Amino acid sequence: MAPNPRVTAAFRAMRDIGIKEAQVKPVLKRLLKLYEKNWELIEEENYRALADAIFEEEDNVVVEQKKKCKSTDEDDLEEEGQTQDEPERPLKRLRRGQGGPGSSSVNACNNSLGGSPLKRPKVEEGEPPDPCLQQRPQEMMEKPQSIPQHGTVNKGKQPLLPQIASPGKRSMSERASHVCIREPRVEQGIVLLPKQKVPDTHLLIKPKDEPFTDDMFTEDVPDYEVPIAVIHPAPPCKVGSSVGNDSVENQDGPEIPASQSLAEGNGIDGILASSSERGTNCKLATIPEESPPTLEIASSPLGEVKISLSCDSTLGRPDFHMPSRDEVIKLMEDKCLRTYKIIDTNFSVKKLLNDMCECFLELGTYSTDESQEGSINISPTLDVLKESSVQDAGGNELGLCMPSSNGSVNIQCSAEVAELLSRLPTSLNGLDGQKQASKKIIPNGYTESEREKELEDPESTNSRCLVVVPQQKNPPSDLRSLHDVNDLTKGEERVRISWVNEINSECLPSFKYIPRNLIFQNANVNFTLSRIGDEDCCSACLGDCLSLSTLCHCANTTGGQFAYAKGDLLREEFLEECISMTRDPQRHQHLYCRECPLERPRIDDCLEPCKGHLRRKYIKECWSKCGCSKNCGNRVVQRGISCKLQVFCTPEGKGWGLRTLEDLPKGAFVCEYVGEILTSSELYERNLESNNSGKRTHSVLLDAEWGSGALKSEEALCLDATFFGNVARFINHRCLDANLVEIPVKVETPDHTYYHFAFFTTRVVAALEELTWDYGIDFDDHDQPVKVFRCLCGSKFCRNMKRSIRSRCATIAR
Ligand SMILES: C[S@@+](CC[C@H](N)C(=O)[O-])C[C@H]1O[C@@H](n2cnc3c(N)ncnc32)[C@H](O)[C@@H]1O
Repeated sequence: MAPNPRVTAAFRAMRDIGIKEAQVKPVLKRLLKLYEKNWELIEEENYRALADAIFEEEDNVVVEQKKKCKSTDEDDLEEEGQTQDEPERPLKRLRRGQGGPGSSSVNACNNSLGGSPLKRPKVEEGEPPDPCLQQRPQEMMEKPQSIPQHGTVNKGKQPLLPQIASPGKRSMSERASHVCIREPRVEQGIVLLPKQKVPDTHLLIKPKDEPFTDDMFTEDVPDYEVPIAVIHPAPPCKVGSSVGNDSVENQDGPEIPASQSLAEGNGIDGILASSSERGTNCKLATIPEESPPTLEIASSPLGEVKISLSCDSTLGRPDFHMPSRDEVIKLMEDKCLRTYKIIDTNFSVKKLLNDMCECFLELGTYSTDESQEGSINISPTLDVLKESSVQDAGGNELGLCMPSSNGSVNIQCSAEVAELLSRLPTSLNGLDGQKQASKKIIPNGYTESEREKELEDPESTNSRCLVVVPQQKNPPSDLRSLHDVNDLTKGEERVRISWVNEINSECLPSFKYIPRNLIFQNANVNFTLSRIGDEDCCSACLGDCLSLSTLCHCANTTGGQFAYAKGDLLREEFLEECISMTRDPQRHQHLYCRECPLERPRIDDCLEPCKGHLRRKYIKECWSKCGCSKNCGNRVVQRGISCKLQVFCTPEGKGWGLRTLEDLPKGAFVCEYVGEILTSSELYERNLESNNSGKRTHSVLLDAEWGSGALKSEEALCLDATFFGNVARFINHRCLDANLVEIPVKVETPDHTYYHFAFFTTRVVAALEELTWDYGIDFDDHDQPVKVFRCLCGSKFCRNMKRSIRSRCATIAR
């Protein structure tokens, strides 16, 4: 009989997290019986019930063994045996923990709207979802680039800690939240994320239920779709295989007793030490295990943290030889780069361990915080520093040693955290935020204001997870365009730009970040110096043109005044005029093309008349042919983004949006709209294609000075940030009273068709406010080339809302 694909899929899912078929088989059988062959219950949440049941079985075996050893009472043993025969329905665990949207959607609401500091609300079991966490509109959901993941990235001042677990038993996901490390057998493309969940759509297509027979258990796994993203952040430990010998079978020991690892918050031995205790005693956290692998973490009041990993899976293997420390590190780093798709080649295991030390101290320092729930216990009585003979590698140096006496492998790492702060890398993929976090772990040195400061610091966010690529059936090129958790610009900008999703499990859409416009194909943009005449530059200037007593040529091109005032801000008058042009275009001059490239021939082969182009004000910046310095006050846009920005998932359902993490003054440059430069015909073709495939494009038209003649369609330029773009592609629309205004900026060329499309603030913008601009959409124009969205801008001037009110009124009148 052909193997049941559901069985093979279950095997495969378990194999991906390092569980052997032999272990899976009996448990799966039992579960199927228990659930009356209801496969859905087993497959839910990527076989969580199955994995939980397997882990539970392991726990039970260990408990039983312990009891057998300790007790000689035959009767007691019998009783134990009976209790163990009765399996606990793992299903009930599925409702606990972090799986639901409620838990992943912490502190979303207030942030973008009210601008109040982020707080991590306590998500209670069964608590109804926050009403502000709406679904995204259909068109956003259709976005094909979105990469589902469950591990939401927390921008809050606290990492999203594991939810409380019952002390005795832990579910798979709870185990995953441990610092206990087992290298899962992940497929190419899988990268670990904390708390991921595979959406149903990415599970195997389920055939109808088939009878469950032993024939189903066959090695002959048919070539079904592999479940996408087998994402269990840090499944239980198996250090040995990654260190000594790749082929070493997983000889997992029993799991860490939950009472010593995940706190319920009360009633458990080894509860968190109070802050006063921390000041006086040597505080030690230990996650002892009854058999290897063992993880021990120890800290001292001086901020010293030692981590010791022991794995005895090599015990009894005659062929085992002790590899060198460097070999192990090298292999581990290769694995990290290859398997977990950590893109930063500077990634280092030492740094990883270093960060682990810091995480520990950080969690320990937050012991009174409610978000401490579920963190590692500190056991004040055990002195692991002494007992585990952890070698202090001396000073700041991380020490890794592997005593080989009995074939066991022991990796130890210690760090003087306080001193290490200054040495931590500024860019360590997915980990560098720890440097920020570490500032607050210095005992007694952390204030609330620092916390809030950190909150606003993009570098402090999203730092608690590794990169981030759930396994997809994507080609490698897609993987390449995914973004560093901490900096979606991948170092392309002067500032780092983080992203955060506190609403749902979506990742950023896939696109390639570019800091400057690139020509797609036919756009005729000519940057040659020879095109810049003397009248278009200020070659005789020195230093800062804004400080000169006489205006230079660059000011002449903008009507004898610079657009900028001191401090990189726009002149108030200039800004107000630009705002007025956007908000009340009819009051301003328009130019009309004889043959408008935007108008396409209709049935009778006649062009529609030009609808007119606003004669915009533009900024002319000094550039390379000018004599002034790079710091000249008339060079703002070309210096790039300088404010702290963050991409976030909007709670109103607009998808991703951009917000500022610091207060911005009025007239400040925020960013440019960067993308591929296309001709209007090229964009038209793209739009046709994307409309057909239901995708949206992110494009803007460069039409500041059209209409002065007969512009050919290949001269009419657009920017499309759909595939290549910068952070501006995330700026959402707001009708009329947006806090950004777009202004054309000429930098390299006096060309009237090409210019930079730059955003400036229309008013003071408070930290955490969403940044928006008015796309200028006519929601009543149904002839638009791209599908118009239902506007959720929330402005009282919303043009789309008016339309819906109008149509409602019309309906009522009828
Ligand atoms: C340039 S993108 C902005 C970033 C986008 N939200 C995202 O997730 O990638 C434009 C798209 O965002 C959404 N959007 C922007 N402003 C919106 C608004 N006011 N109401 C609803 N959706 C909006 C629409 O789907 C629109 O097509």
